[in-house]
Amino acid sequence: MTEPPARRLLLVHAHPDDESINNGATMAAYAAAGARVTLVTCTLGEEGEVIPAELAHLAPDREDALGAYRVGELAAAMKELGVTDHRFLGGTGRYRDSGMMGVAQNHRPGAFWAADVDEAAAHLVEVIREVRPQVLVTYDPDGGYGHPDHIQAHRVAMRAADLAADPGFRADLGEPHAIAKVYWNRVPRSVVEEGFRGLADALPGSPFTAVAALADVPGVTDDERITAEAGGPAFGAAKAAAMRAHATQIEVSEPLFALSNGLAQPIFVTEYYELVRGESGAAPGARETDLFAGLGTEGMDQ
Ligand SMILES: CC(=O)N[C@H]1[C@@H](O[C@@H]2[C@H](O)[C@H](O)[C@@H](O)[C@H](O)[C@H]2O)O[C@H](CO)[C@@H](O)[C@@H]1O
Ligand SMILES: [Zn+2]
Repeated sequence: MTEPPARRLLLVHAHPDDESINNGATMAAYAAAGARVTLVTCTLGEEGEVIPAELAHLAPDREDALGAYRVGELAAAMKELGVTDHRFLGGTGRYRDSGMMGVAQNHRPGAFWAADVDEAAAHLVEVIREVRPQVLVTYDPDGGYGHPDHIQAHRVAMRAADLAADPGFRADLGEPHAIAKVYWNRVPRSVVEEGFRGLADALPGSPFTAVAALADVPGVTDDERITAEAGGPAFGAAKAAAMRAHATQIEVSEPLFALSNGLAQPIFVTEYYELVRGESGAAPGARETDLFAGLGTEGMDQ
């Protein structure tokens, strides 16, 4: 049997498109470096809006076929990033997109926001004990911007990290595994402010006519909370191509993109993280430039 890659990264996201927006460059960088990159997406994004007019028929209030279509968009995005291991939590369609906070779909049977966290976490424990990642990436407690599926993905990911390590939990799901480092997706406020400063000048050459608010950028926090960065310009083209693959949700006109609200935002090719569990491998006060920093050979063999 061939040995699994030494470095194993697990990312947990709410909808098809979040992985490319938040971590596309990071995923491409580690895939290119031979690490095993595993993506778990919690819903199919069934309740999304649809940008291309010719695909409007897929919408939840028409054919309700958007989820199945976005499965294909996600597969195309993973090809652009070189990621071959992507799964849906509990199997394809197990949990449904809950819609934005406060809509009736939040309480629809099967909605991810209405799911039992421990039951959903058990599905993720099975993946964690199989893949045995040293690093986990997910959202902060607010899900980056308060979307119920993002908040729930955070809760399920953090709960699963605890349960996967517990030798008294569900031995049928595999040998216990403790994830060495857990990061939340973040964007430093100074980077957002800089990105938006130049944005108005880039609008004329783009298909966009209006600019998003800084508050629309998920995970914005004080610079001091950023402990790591990854990805980078070498993987900017792969990230943009992956975002473009999610054509029902994202319109890309590099260096900008817009979601279905049409409001332009900068594409961040360097991606930022806050280490919330485990030890930093960087010097005190410095940022890591590798999420696996400090794990050494012992960390790679887990
Ligand atoms: C990036 C992200 O999390 N997208 C979600 C989000 O989509 C937004 C939603 O449709 C909103 O109403 C629009 O104004 C905004 O432009 C969209 O990005 O919520 C969807 C429904 O839960 C979800 O499918 C989509 O992936
Ligand atoms: Zn999302």
